[in-house]
Amino acid sequence: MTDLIQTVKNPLGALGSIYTDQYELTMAQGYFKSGKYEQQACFDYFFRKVPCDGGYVVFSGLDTLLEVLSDLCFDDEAIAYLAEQGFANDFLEHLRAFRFEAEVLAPREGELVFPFEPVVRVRGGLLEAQIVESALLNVLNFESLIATKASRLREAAGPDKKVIDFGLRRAQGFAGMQLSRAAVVGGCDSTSNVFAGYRDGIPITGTQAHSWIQSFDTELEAFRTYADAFPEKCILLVDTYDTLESGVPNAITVGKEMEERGERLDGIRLDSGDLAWLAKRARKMLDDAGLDYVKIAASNQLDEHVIKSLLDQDAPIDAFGVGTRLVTSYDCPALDGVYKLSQVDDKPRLKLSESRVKVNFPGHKQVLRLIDEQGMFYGDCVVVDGQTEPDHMHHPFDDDKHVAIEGFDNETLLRPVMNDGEVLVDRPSAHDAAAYAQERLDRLPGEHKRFQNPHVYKVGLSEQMRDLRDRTLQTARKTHLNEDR
Ligand SMILES: Nc1ncnc2c1ncn2[C@@H]1O[C@H](COP(=O)(O)OP(=O)(O)OP(=O)(O)O)[C@@H](O)[C@H]1O
Ligand SMILES: O=P(O)(O)OC[C@H]1O[C@H](OP(=O)(O)OP(=O)(O)O)[C@H](O)[C@@H]1O
Ligand SMILES: O=C(O)c1cccnc1
Repeated sequence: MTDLIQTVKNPLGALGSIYTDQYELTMAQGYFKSGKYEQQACFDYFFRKVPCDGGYVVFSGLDTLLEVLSDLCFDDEAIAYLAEQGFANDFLEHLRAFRFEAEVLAPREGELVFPFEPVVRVRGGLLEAQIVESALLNVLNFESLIATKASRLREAAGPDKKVIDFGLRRAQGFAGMQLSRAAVVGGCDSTSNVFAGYRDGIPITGTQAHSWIQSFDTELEAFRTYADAFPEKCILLVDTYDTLESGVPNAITVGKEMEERGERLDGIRLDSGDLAWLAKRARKMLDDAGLDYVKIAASNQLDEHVIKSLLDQDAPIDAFGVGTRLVTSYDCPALDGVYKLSQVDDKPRLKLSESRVKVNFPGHKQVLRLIDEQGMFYGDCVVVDGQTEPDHMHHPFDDDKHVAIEGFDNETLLRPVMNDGEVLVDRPSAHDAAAYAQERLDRLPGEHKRFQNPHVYKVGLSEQMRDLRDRTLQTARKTHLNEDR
């Protein structure tokens, strides 16, 4: 069983090494042939924009990433394929002996992270640090996106309602392998995805499809048969024919029959129509029948905005099943995380751009989270590695803006998670990562969590970091643009 779990954590196994863009491997061959491959490189993973115009991102995907990096190797099958594609024999022999041994720094899974700060740092040989780019971006961008979306659902639903991931069927391809865990890290309570339950220890839950109800001659017979089969967890889908005329009355009949047998109907599920109005009517009908313990679940194209609206309408809904708009992050289907080279050997590097916000921060960096007297998060200061007590934080792109930060406590966000091929941290369960995310969200001031125009969380540069960026920028301009500025 354990072996099987490990296999399915990274279903690509050894072939994960060619789960990449071709240019990673052509560059790798170039680094190898030119002898540059052993130069020490540092890359940063970061993003520039929060999805859904929100105020924060929930970092997720570290568990998958550590698995992929630990398994990274080029087996005979991968080597044979790359040989067919024309890669050079000496390079392929180098790959045959390859193991990922770079140092990886990352926050804890569930951490809140913000635009422009380094979120993951990879430092190692140029070749090894380069070739993990595509897989790292694929994993972290997707899982962090879904965790962020789930966290918004949780914010809308509040702490007492259940939020259930129903998304497997609407997920893009095999994204269902990763998404339910990320959804739980972000704030979902459970999933309908049985595989995620098995692999990630996530509670699984569910009701039944319309096909179940339709397969019987009557709705009442469908409900009775289900209640007989699953008396312990029976939630009845009540909208197949008519929610208030047929579904709820039939559920009440079955609920009363269950009471006579000493059992309890768990709930009903609404899946169409005006969910607030129907929930209020259904609640009254259930209460009037003495079934006030029967819960009401709702589904049908829900997202954080619909959930918020339903609760603003005082809809007595206890659980929200969310599919499509969670798993596709419908209104913002991508997190734009990038992976940029920031240092080679002792030389800080950056990419020039017309747009100042696209110039990455060079050098080896760390992030200090500034904590105010109430224990709340004030902002994040990007510092030169090793710097511990910056006294000022500068706006990364507006030279006129800076704040004194001497009085704040701080926490170091990036910690070593892998080195020399060894994973250095305990791998948190989805549940533990979710608890951590919630703990951190409780310390993020409310103005950064609202859905509309959230207040931008401060991410700035220490004086040393800003000077390093400006010096590297000047050098790059002189070297590459022939400018003397
Ligand atoms: N009271 C409500 N307030 C806000 N949004 C709601 C409310 N009730 C339902 N919705 C949302 O409105 C959207 C569309 O619902 P609509 O009633 O048009 O479709 P439907 O119920 O699927 O129709 P059909 O009966 O054909 O299945 C869904 O996203 C649903 O979650
Ligand atoms: O609306 P979503 O947020 O994507 O949530 C998942 C949807 O998937 C199911 O519908 P589907 O029509 O696929 O199957 P069904 O016959 O069981 O209703 C379920 O009834 C939800 O409506
Ligand atoms: O169990 C359910 O009710 C369910 C599962 C997947 C999708 N929609 C609903």
